[in-house]
Amino acid sequence: MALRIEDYAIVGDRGTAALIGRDGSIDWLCLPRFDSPACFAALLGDPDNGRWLLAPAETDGVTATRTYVGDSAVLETTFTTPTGVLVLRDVMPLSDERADLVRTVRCTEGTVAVRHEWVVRFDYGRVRPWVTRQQVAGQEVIVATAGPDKLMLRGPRLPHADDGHHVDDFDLAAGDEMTFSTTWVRSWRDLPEPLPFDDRIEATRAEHERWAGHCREDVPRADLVRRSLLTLRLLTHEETGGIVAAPTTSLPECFGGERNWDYRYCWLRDAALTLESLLAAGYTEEARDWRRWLLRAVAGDPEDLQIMYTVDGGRQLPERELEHLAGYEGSRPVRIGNAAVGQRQTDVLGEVMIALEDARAAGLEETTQSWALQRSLVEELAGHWDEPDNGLWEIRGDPQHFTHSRVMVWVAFDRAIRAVEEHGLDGPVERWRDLREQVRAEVLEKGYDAERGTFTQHYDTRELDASLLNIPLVGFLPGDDERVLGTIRAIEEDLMRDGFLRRYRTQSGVDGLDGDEHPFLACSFWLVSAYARAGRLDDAHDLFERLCDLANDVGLLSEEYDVGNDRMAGNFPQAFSHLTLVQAALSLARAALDRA
Ligand SMILES: OC[C@H]1O[C@H](O[C@H]2O[C@H](CO)[C@@H](O)[C@H](O)[C@H]2O)[C@H](O)[C@@H](O)[C@@H]1O
Repeated sequence: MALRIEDYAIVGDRGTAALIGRDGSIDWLCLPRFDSPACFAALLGDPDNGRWLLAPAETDGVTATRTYVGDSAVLETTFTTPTGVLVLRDVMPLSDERADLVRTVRCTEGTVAVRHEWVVRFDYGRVRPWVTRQQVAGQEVIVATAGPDKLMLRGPRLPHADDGHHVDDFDLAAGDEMTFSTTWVRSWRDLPEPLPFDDRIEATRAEHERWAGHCREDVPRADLVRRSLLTLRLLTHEETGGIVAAPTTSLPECFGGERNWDYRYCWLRDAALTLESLLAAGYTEEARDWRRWLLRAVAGDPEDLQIMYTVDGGRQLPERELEHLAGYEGSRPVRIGNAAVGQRQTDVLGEVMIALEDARAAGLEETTQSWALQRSLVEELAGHWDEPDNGLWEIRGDPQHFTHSRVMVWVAFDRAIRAVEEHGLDGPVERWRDLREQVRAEVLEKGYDAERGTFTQHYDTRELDASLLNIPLVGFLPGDDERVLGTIRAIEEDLMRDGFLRRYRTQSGVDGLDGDEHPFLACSFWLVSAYARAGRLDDAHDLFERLCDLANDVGLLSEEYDVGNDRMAGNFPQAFSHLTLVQAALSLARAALDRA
């Protein structure tokens, strides 16, 4: 059985990422790209669905502690055993147009008996490869081949075949060290030469640290903010600039239930919000890369805009169920692809326009193409803004007139108008002003429950939604407006569970799904920012600290938190949680400055 979600850590090369358990097992790895089929898929099944284990052979009396080396994505797991200490270092070298995962085991005290298991199953844990031993550069390697994929295991001591697994047991004494690597290559290509490991690992560590060194320090929990930014960077595809929502699929929002989704794609919403956080924390280059990605992805007729794409801007991500996987703790179906791709989510353009405005403010000049694209998307929205949609939560029930979606429509027109007024760009500003006023009037009339003094989830309900906390954050109303304060109070009353916020009440049936879900971390981080804008600074700091304490031992967050069972839920690590952590920290820093 897979470990608890918080017992995993991520290493990645900005093309893909692996999840490594505190037991030394790599239980999830899709090669060569985030959304490629997994070759290690034990996370969603069992060890026979593929994994790579390097760890003490005995588990009794063993403790494991983990850390990233400085501000890098090089992971170190230290196993203290009754006979000695073993340090496992995991890294995926950056920027070398290869896909290698490098693992070093080093005994630092006493003697440790080590277990090595290399179990490759292509196509999400389903296909047993053909495995051979071959010579490369005078060294014996193990090669696993099936269809388009070939994986090669290198190391000073190779495991032997045992009923479809490759296993080995050996002892290391203090001072002994062994380095193993798994390299992916297309099956028709030659096997690549060995990597100069020490150089590549050191260069990768130094590159992560150089990047993290530019992060703002004047924020609370600066260590977690840096780790969040590094994680967002790991989720950004280096070659294309696309940003995935998480590297996993189907880690459940409800254990044992059906709320299991594939997040290995680029949502315009999540990517735009990620960019806002990166820009606010001082990173501009990423904005340039993402804007180029956006221009390529949405190129064509604005009517064909999708709410998500693949990392290279592809439009096809049909949803399928993988029957052969048992699911994380039995949570089925396991899905790949995402049917939300075909939904109308009217909020998306507002988020994109904010991110592009922030990029402009950070000094990124518009190109002829980039502004023309924004203009045409805003014009397209002008013809459809008043239609019901699936909202930012991608509900699978009936489309509604979601208040948050309409607020973000207001944002889209507002930022387009500001581009003309403040940056001298051209556009039909009078028409946009009329539309902005029309949307605002509609939201205030139909999205507000005057009796209770709160905004509502959609126009035909008295239910609430945590997305309404964005009303002050995007500037629709000031943070201390009575209607905003009333909405915060109502959300606290209806959506707070065990001190953290749920997105909405699933019991209303709005999302068309069975089962319940846990507090959604991004919503609680929005509450921190909303408290800060409302002047409730003590509440803001208290909630921010409690949220930061939910991060695991290496500073990572999933999508939701099951407070009752003190465990993470949902895909992991999730961009939405990390980007809102950064936003909340920046809100607190801003509030402290305003007060000074
Ligand atoms: O909860 C139902 C929906 O869950 C997923 O969407 C969520 O994740 C997205 C990526 O982070 C995020 O953009 C969205 O706001 C979240 O609701 C899933 O992708 C949907 O298919 C599903 O309906």
